[in-house]
Amino acid sequence: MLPFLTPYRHGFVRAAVCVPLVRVADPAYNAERTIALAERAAAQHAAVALFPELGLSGYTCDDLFHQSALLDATEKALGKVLAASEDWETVLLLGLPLRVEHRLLNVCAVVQKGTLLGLVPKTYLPNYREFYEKRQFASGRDVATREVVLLGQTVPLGSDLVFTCTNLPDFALHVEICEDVWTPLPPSTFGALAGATILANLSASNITVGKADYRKALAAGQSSRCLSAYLYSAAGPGESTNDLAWDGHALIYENGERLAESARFSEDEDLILADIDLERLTQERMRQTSFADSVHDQRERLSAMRRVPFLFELPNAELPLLRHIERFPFVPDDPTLRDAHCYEAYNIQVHGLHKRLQSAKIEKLVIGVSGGLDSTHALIVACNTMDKLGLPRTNILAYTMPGFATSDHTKSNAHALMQALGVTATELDIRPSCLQMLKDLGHPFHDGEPVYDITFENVQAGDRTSHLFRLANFHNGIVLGTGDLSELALGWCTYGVGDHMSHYNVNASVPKTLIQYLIRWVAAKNLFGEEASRILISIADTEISPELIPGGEGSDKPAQKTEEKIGPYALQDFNLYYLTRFGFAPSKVAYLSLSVGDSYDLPTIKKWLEVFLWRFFKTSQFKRTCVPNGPKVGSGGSLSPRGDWRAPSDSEATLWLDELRANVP
Ligand SMILES: Nc1ncnc2c1ncn2[C@@H]1O[C@H](COP(=O)(O)OP(=O)(O)OC[C@H]2O[C@@H]([n+]3cccc(C(=O)O)c3)[C@H](O)[C@@H]2O)[C@@H](O)[C@H]1O
Ligand SMILES: Nc1ncnc2c1ncn2[C@@H]1O[C@H](COP(=O)(O)OP(=O)(O)OP(=O)(O)O)[C@@H](O)[C@H]1O
Ligand SMILES: NC(=O)CC[C@H](N)C(=O)O
Repeated sequence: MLPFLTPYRHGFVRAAVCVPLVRVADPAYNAERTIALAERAAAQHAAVALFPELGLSGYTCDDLFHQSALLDATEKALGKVLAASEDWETVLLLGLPLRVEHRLLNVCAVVQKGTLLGLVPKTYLPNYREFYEKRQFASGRDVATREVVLLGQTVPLGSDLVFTCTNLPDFALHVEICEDVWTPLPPSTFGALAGATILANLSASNITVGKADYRKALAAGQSSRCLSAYLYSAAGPGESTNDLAWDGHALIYENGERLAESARFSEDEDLILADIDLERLTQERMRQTSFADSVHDQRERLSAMRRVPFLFELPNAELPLLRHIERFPFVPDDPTLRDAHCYEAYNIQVHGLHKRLQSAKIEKLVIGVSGGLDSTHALIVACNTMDKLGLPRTNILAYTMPGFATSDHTKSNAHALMQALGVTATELDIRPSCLQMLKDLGHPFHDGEPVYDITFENVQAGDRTSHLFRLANFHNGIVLGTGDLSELALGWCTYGVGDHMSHYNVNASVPKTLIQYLIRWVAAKNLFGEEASRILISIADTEISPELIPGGEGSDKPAQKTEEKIGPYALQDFNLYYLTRFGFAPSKVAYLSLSVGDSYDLPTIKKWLEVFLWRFFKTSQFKRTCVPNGPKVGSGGSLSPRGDWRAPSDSEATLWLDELRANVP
C-alpha cells in the first residue's frame, strides 16, 4: 500500500500544465524547452503534463505550415521528446502539425514512456476575425483514417479517444484543442460522458483585454457541466507578435473550482501543478443522476468511442498535497467570497421564515434566548424578518429561561441583546417546574443530591421547549427553532420534547462554524446598531456550553464545555462536510484534515473523527429522521430526511470506524 501521506493513496492524481518558451518555426529549440519542462513535471510525479497547441512548431507559423522543411523538422522534434520520455511515467500532451491523407491536421500527440498512445486532431478550426486556420489546416472530421503510422509506431487517431489508466481506472483522459471548447458542443463533453475525468485543452489563445476572464469562465463551466477536471494551456512567450499578443495562461479547474493558475505575461517559461480529486468527481457523477441521463441520450456516439489503455506506475513516496484545503469549508478564507456566503446564508434564512409566517398568517414568534450562539443568531434572523414583513419587533416574544446552570454572563447577554433589538423580553425561571418534574420522576436531585445525569439535563431542555410551545398556543405564534446543523449531525440536542423540536427552524442547515461567523458578520456590518453589535461580539466570544450542569460551588461557569465533550467544531464541521457532501472514507477525511496544515495533529484529528463517526452513523440518525421544516442553506449542508440526507436510524457504524482505525496510522 502507498504511504498515508501521498495524494495518490487518496484518489488524487497530479496534473501539470506547462507554458514553454517557444521560437517560431524552430522545432529543435521547442523540443528542447518541452523536454526541460516535461522533466520537471515528471520529477514532481505528475500523471499528466499539458503543453500548448502547435507548441513544437510554434502556433504563429501561418503559411510556413505548408513548408515541408518545417513539417519534417516538427516530426523529428516529436521523435526527440518521445525518446526523452522513455524514463517518465507522466503522460505528455504535445501540440504539432501533422500530415495525414494529404491534409494538414492540428494535433495533440499523447506520449508516455516512449510510446505514442494516440493522436487527437482539432475538430473546430477558427476562421474568423484574427484566425485563419482553415487556410492551412483541415479538421479531424476531414480525414477518413482512424490510425496512422508515425515514427515507426501505429497510432490511433481521432477526437473519440479516451486514454484510460488500467491500474487507476478513474484516471481517464480526453483531449481537445483550443477552439473546440469555444463551441456549443465541445468534443470534451462526449469525452466526459464516455468516462474521461480529466479534460485537457491545448490552446494558443491570443490575449486581448478581458479574454482571460472569459477563458476562466469556459474552463469553470466546462469542468462543472462535465463534472471533470479541465486543464488549459495557452501559448506564451516567443509566439509571433505580428498582429497578436500571448499571455501564457495556464489553468487547472476541477468541477468549477480553480485549483491553479499561471502568472500571465511572464517572459519566462512556466509550470503549474495541482492534485485533482478523481474520487470527488466520480462521487459527484454517481450522485448527480442527470449525468447518467445525458449518457443515455448520447449512447450511440459514446459506444463508438475508443479506449486507449495505458499503465501509470503510482509513485511510492510521501508527497505533499498540492491543493489548498480550508479548515472551515463552510466559511471560506477569501474575504470577498466569505462576505457573499454570509449575505446569502442570512438572506436564505430570512426568506424561509418570511414565507412561513406569511402563509401561516401568523404574526408572532416565540423563541428561547439563552445568550448562546444559536438562539442569538435565530433572534437576529427573526428581527430582520419582522422588519421585512412590516411588523413590530415586539411581535417577537423572547424568553430567557434560567435553569440550574445558567451563568450570569450568558443571562445578562441575553437580556442586553433582547433590549438592544427591541423585542418583547421576558424572564421565565424554569427551576420550579423542573423541580416538580424531578420530584415526579423520583430523581435524587430533588432531594438535594448533586446527580447531574442525562435526565437532569433533558428535564431542563424539555421544560423550556414545553413552555415555549404552550406560550405559542397562548399568543398565537410559532416557536422558532435554533438548533444548528453541527448539533444535528452529532445528535447534540434533546429529542422531541427538547431543543430538537420547533415549528420552524432557521438554523437547521447552518453549521456552528458558520453561525459563529454570521454573528460577527452581522456585528461588523452593524446591521442592528452599535449596542447590538457590541453584545453580538461578546456572545461570539463566549465558550460554547449547553449550560445544563452547574459548575462547582460559587462558580458562575457551567461545568460543561461542549467542545471538550464532542470535539472542536472546527474539526467536526470539517468532518461533517467531507463525509456527507462527498461521501469520502474516514481515512481520506483525516488526510484532508491534516493537509490543512494548522495546529491539529493526526492523533487529535483521528480521535474526534472517531467521535463523529460513532455519533453520526450509530447514535443520532433517529433525531434527524424527524426534524422541523427549515430552509437548506449551503451545498454541503442539510440533514433533513426530506432533502439531502435519507438514512436508516438503525444502521451500524463499525464499517467507518474500522476503516479509520485500519487506514490512518
Ligand atoms: N435509534 C434510536 N431510535 C429511537 N430512539 C432512540 C434511539 N436511540 C436512543 N433513543 C432514545 O433517545 C434517547 C436519547 O435521546 P435524548 O433524549 O435526546 O437524549 P441524549 O441524546 O442522551 O441527550 C441529549 C444530549 O444533548 C446535549 N444537549 C442538549 C440540549 C442542547 C444542547 C446544546 O448544546 O445545544 C446539547 C445534552 O448535553 C445531552 O448530552 C434515549 O434515552 C432513548 O430513549
Ligand atoms: N437559559 C435559556 N433561556 C432561554 N432559552 C434557552 C436557555 N438555554 C437554552 N435555551 C434554548 O434552548 C436552545 C438550545 O440551547 P443551547 O444552549 O444548546 O443553545 P444556544 O445557547 O442557543 O447556543 P449554543 O448551542 O451555542 O450554546 C437555545 O438555542 C435556546 O433556544
Ligand atoms: N487557437 C484557437 O483555436 C484560438 C481560438 C479561440 N477562440 C481563442 O481565441 O482563444
